[in-house]
Amino acid sequence: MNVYERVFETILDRKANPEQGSYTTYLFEKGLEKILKKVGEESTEVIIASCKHDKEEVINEYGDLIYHLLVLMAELGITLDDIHAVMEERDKKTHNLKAERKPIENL
Ligand SMILES: N=c1c2ncn([C@@H]3O[C@H](COP(=O)(O)OP(=O)(O)OP(=O)(O)O)[C@@H](O)[C@H]3O)c2ncn1[C@@H]1O[C@H](COP(=O)(O)O)[C@@H](O)[C@H]1O
Repeated sequence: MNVYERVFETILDRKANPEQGSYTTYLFEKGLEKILKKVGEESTEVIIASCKHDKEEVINEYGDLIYHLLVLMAELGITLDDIHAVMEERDKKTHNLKAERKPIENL
């Protein structure tokens, strides 16, 4: 198992078996709205760190974002295999830029 799989397993376990002192348990107890707020917050933090060109901060915020996305997946009953399947499917097709895309200055 890679680290994403291990963390996701822990998240699923927290969902099935709430534990005192667990941040994941706290998120599941708060519910979907709280999880969505955290995903939005962590996405924004990735954007802000990127604007600052602070690579170390971006990497750290990415870690927070990925974790919260995994919690959201667990909340919604989505598995890593579901995401894997969609990425595998998309990987079959490259050169995805649409021919009819408008130039930016015309937007
Ligand atoms: N990867 C993470 C992870 N990344 C970030 N965080 C938590 O996410 C929070 C993000 O910080 P913020 O300042 O945005 O949020 P906060 O002020 O702590 O909390 P809020 O009041 O905003 O909800 C911190 O509390 C971090 O501890 C994580 N908490 C848990 N994990 C993984 O989940 C596993 C289980 O952890 P527990 O559920 O705590 O046992 C761990 O082994 C890790 O693998």
